[in-house]
Amino acid sequence: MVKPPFILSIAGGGSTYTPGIVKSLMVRLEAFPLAEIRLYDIDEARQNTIAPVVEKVIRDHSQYIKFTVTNDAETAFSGAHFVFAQMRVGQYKMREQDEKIPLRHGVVGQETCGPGGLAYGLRTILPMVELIDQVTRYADEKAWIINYSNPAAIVAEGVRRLRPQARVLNICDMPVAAMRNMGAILGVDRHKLEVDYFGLNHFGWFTQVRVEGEDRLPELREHVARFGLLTEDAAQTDPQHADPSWVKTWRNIKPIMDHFPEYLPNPYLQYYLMPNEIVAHQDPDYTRANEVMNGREKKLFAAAQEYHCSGVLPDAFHVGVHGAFIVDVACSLAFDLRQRHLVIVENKGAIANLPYDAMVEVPAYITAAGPEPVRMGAVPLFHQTLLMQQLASEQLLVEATIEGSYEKALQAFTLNRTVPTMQHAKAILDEMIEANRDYWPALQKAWENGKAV
Ligand SMILES: NC(=O)c1ccc[n+]([C@@H]2O[C@H](COP(=O)([O-])OP(=O)(O)OC[C@H]3O[C@@H](n4cnc5c(N)ncnc54)[C@H](O)[C@@H]3O)[C@@H](O)[C@H]2O)c1
Ligand SMILES: O=P(O)(O)OC[C@H]1O[C@H](O[C@H]2[C@H](O)[C@@H](O)[C@@H](O)O[C@@H]2CO)[C@H](O)[C@@H](O)[C@@H]1O
Ligand SMILES: [Mn+2]
Repeated sequence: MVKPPFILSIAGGGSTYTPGIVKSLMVRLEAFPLAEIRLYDIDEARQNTIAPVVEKVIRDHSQYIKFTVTNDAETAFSGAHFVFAQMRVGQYKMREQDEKIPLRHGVVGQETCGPGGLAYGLRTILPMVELIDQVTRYADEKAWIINYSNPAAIVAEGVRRLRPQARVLNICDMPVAAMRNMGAILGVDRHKLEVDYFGLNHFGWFTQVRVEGEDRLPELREHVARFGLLTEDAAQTDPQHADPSWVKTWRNIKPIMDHFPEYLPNPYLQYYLMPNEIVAHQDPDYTRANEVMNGREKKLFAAAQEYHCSGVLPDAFHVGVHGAFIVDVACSLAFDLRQRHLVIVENKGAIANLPYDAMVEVPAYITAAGPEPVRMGAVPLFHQTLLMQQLASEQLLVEATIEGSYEKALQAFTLNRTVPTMQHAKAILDEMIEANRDYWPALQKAWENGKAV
């Protein structure tokens, strides 16, 4: 176990989430003592814009924590005890392509789901491996990487194959955000909820929601049937996601449970189970990427400018479950707290009728040696089949990335439930290869060498 006070490096320091995460760290310094915070990013200008805001957040709470801003890996990771990874490879401009290209073909345009998520995965796997190698080379040998970088399911599978020994824990804040909403609906703090959950990242179901041992899923089922997974006043539950598109995301749990009421689905399942309705409500010229660029990103950069000019920092970033969750996980890893959290781990029988080596999202006790998954048993045939199709799509995508195989990429796109035909898969993939010219060299070569059918 590493000893406090810790050196923490944030890879993707220019992220819009960095100030919120650092604020979550500052209000928990007693639980997670820090000697130094380092920001690392390949976009120096972007990171240098965010850095003064981050430093202000730190100095409002501590005068002694060392603050380092760098684009040099050795400076960033030497002797580090924890690395929070939150890269967006290609930044929002490529997220916009990920979302708009499929929509031009009448297919769901989404950051981590469908063809957009597959394209995002093709960009992210190898930079994630590069980050792991840098951390392994420079950081404390007991250092943990806690990874938020999306698409988490594909990144987790790529890391399993390429760096199986790496001390990386992949996490997602969607289940914990759903639990925040459940707590608001039930009138209990989310930390009082103990859930059973199974699936892949962004593709899973809650099967029990216990409060002091009593399953409260029946109550939630009744609420969802009226309002979806939100309190009646949506903005009260999730201020960062008061955007209409996010309110709709939470409300759309209702139609899924109207059809399949047994389990409470992760909101992302709407993209796979009701894609036509999603596409009908998506604007191919103005997607979630545009909302974020004109919302969260614009607001934070304007605040940074205001702070630079006036020395006053407007309230411009969200401190919520996103920051709180990664700090919870870091504390449990650091001090062997064995807290139960939903994290992405190698299956090894936790879901009895899914492949042993699948990267699944299940409850696990977080120890200093890593996560210990809770066995969720065998899942029903309906869920197993959906999961196997999604798993195959993701695993073929990872193989396509590693081998530079156009055919496997086409199989991955064709297998994805959001893509109706192989012709749609080919048309979208070929457009994405063009758009990702700077990011997929191996696939580009295969495609240009006439491997494309
Ligand atoms: N796992 C989850 O549940 C979850 C929740 C929220 C956000 N995220 C993910 O967190 C990431 C950050 O989100 P954001 O909206 O703040 O993005 P952002 O674009 O605001 O910031 C991402 C930063 O990563 C940097 N970056 C890109 N490639 C890099 C590399 N190879 N090495 C180092 N830095 C690199 C960019 O320059 C940018 O500054 C995204 O991947 C997003 O999908 C995941
Ligand atoms: O569209 P974005 O960029 O605002 O959000 C995309 C991310 O959405 C999920 O995380 C949300 C979370 O569900 C929400 O309640 C709140 O806590 O903010 C989080 C980050 O926006 C999802 O888990 C991530 O993987 C997505 O990247
Ligand atoms: Mn997520």
